[in-house]
Amino acid sequence: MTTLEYYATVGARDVSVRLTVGPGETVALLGPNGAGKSTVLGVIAGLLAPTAGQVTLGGRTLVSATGPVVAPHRRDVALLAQDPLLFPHLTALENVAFGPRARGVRRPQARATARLWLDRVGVADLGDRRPHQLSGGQAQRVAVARALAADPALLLLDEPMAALDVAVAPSVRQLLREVLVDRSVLLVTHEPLDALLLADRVVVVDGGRVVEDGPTTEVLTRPRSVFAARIAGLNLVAGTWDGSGVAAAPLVVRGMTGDPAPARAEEAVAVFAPNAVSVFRDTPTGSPRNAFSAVVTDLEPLGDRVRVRTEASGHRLAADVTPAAVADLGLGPGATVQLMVKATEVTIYAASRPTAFSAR
Ligand SMILES: Nc1ncnc2c1ncn2[C@@H]1O[C@H](COP(=O)(O)OP(=O)(O)OP(=O)(O)O)[C@@H](O)[C@H]1O
Repeated sequence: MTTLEYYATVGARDVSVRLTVGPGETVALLGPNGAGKSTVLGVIAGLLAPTAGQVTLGGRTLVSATGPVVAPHRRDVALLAQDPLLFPHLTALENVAFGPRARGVRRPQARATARLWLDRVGVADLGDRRPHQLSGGQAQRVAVARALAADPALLLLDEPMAALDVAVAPSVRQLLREVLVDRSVLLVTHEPLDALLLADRVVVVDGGRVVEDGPTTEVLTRPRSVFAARIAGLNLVAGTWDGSGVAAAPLVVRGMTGDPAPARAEEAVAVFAPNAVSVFRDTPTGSPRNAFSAVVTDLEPLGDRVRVRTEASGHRLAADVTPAAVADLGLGPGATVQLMVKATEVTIYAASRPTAFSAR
C-alpha cells in the first residue's frame, strides 16, 4: 500500500492536475472527452513527460520536470486498459507469470503465483489457452491477474470494462471490487456505476483542471460540476447567488439553500432531479414555480419513464415523464417546451472549487 502524489503540468496539452491516491485507496478520475484523464495516466505510466511538477509513489520520485526520470518498467505501476493487451504468443498462464518473471522470480515460483492468480480471477482452467482462444471477458480476467501478479504499488485502470459485452461487464466489475481492496488504484472511467461501486473518492477533471475532489457519495449526491451532475443523473445549473436564486443569465433558478450556503455574488449551483421536472407545451399561468423555455434534443427510455433531454438557454436539462405524456404532448427532437420545477425540489449550495494548481 503506497501513496501516489501527483502534481504535474503537460504544457502542450494545457493539462495541470493535482491529485493524491492514499494507501489502499481507489480514486476514480472522471471527466468529459479531452479533459486530461489519459494525459495524467500517461505521465504516471511514463509515456509522457511533464513540463512542470512531479510525481512520487511511496515517497520515491517517479518523474519530475527538473530531475531524473524512473524508467517506465521500474515504476512499480501496472496498467489495465480496456483492451487486455495479452501477449498473443504466450498462454494465459505465461502471460500472468510474465510480471513476476520480469522481477527476477524463478520460473516455477512465477508459474505457481500465476496459477494462484488465475484461480483468484475465476479462470484457473484456462491457463493453457492462448489469447485468441479466450472470450473478451475471460481475456480481461487474465489481464487483471497479470496486472496484480506483479504486485504493483499502484494499479492504473483505464476504462477496464468499456470493451466488454454488457452481459459480462458486471461480473468483471464484481471481480475488481474483490481484488482492489487494500490496493492503491487510480481508475479512469466514464461509467458512474464503476465510480459508485469501486471508488472511495472521485476526482473530476474538465478542461485540464480539477473541478471536484471528494468522497464518491458526496460528489455524486452533491455535485458541483456539470459533468459530475450528469453522471449522477441530476440537473445542475451553475451561476451566481443573487440572494434569491442562482443567476445563470438568462435563467434564474430558485430553490432551498443547502450546506454550504452561498454568499451573495458567490458562485453557486442549483441541483434538481429529472423526475422533479414537469413538461408542458404552454406556460401555465400564475405558477410560482421555476419555468424555463427549452427545446427537446433527445428522448431516451428509462425503465417505465422516458428521459426528455432538452436545451434551455445553453443549459442541458433533463425531465423524466411517462410514455403517455410523450405521446400527449407530441414530444420529439426540436419540440419547444416549458420545463417547470418547484423551488422546494431544488437544492442550492456554494460551488467552492478545489484550489487550482498551476505549476508552469
Ligand atoms: N497525442 C496528443 N497530442 C497532442 N495533444 C493531445 C494528444 N492527446 C490528447 N491531446 C490533447 O490533450 C488534452 C487532454 O486530452 P486527454 O486525452 O488527456 O483527455 P481524456 O480526458 O483522456 O479524454 P478521453 O475521455 O476522450 O480519452 C486535450 O486537449 C487533447 O486534445
